[in-house]
Amino acid sequence: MIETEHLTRRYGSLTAVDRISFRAEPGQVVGLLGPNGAGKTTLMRLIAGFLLPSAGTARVCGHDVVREPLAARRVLGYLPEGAPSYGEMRVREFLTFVIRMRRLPAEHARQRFERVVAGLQLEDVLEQNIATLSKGWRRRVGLAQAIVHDPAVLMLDEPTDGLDPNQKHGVRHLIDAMARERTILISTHLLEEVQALCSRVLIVARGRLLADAAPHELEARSRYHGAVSFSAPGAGMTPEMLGRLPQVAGVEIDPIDGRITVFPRPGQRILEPVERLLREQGLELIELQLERGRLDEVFRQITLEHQAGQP
Ligand SMILES: Nc1ncnc2c1ncn2[C@@H]1O[C@H](COP(=O)(O)OP(=O)(O)OP(=O)(O)O)[C@@H](O)[C@H]1O
Repeated sequence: MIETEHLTRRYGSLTAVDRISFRAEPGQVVGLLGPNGAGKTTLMRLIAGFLLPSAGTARVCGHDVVREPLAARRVLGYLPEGAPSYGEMRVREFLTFVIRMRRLPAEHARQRFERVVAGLQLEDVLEQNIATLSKGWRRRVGLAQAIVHDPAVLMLDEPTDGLDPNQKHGVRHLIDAMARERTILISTHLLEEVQALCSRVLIVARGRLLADAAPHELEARSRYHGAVSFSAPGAGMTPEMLGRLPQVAGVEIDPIDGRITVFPRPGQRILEPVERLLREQGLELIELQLERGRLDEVFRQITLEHQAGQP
């Protein structure tokens, strides 16, 4: 479990993390989202005990990270931003070194080494110097060091940054598989990653926690929530007719691809009446979609509103 209370970090006059309180429980993958410079990395460094807070507290599995740093670090796996490691070491040497530092008993150490190497498919690079690995491979080695001691709490700063689509898929699968009994906090700029992985999202901007909700709760705040969109060449008068349906609040046509989006009035379901009208018109639909809401739009709305309200 991770718990923070009014956690704050100042750099001179800048407050990089501003009174952030949240709690992440076992079984949850919590996504940390925010614009550049929002304070995500600083927040993770505070929880990892790499930085001291200016005020407030952070606990990992009940251990205060300032007063009980060793106990807190023992149960924590951390992949820092950019996955720094020792370039001159070979991958095998580096992981063996981390295992030794973690003081795993010999039998368990062997098992964990094998599990992690297989899970992250590191077999082919074990004898390679870390400095000569590509960015994606270095990140996988960084992930390996974060999970090698099978920690109860895992904190990953942009874990799929620089990975190709197949590697991204593999790492997300791995995180998902580890999530069941662990508490996982990941920072990311990728909204599709939040949708694929996270049970909760924390949105931060300028050091402040602005939202703490499940992805579907955030999607429900989007103006696209419950809208119906479709592509239909030769739709002609159809948008106007759709606009006259009593359940419909408005219709928009994308100026680039011509896609039509129909918005419901509050509390109205419009899929059926829209489909019926389109059928009556005899339109050839390429596809029709009931929108869940768009996280990118909600993210922009929350973070820009906050920015506008700041001096
Ligand atoms: N050592 C430092 N000294 C002074 N200011 C710092 C220091 N470290 C971070 N900051 C500032 O604190 C703020 C938060 O930075 P942080 O790296 O935590 O943001 P972030 O959300 O991780 O950004 P990104 O998404 O770009 O990685 C930024 O304004 C940054 O310039």
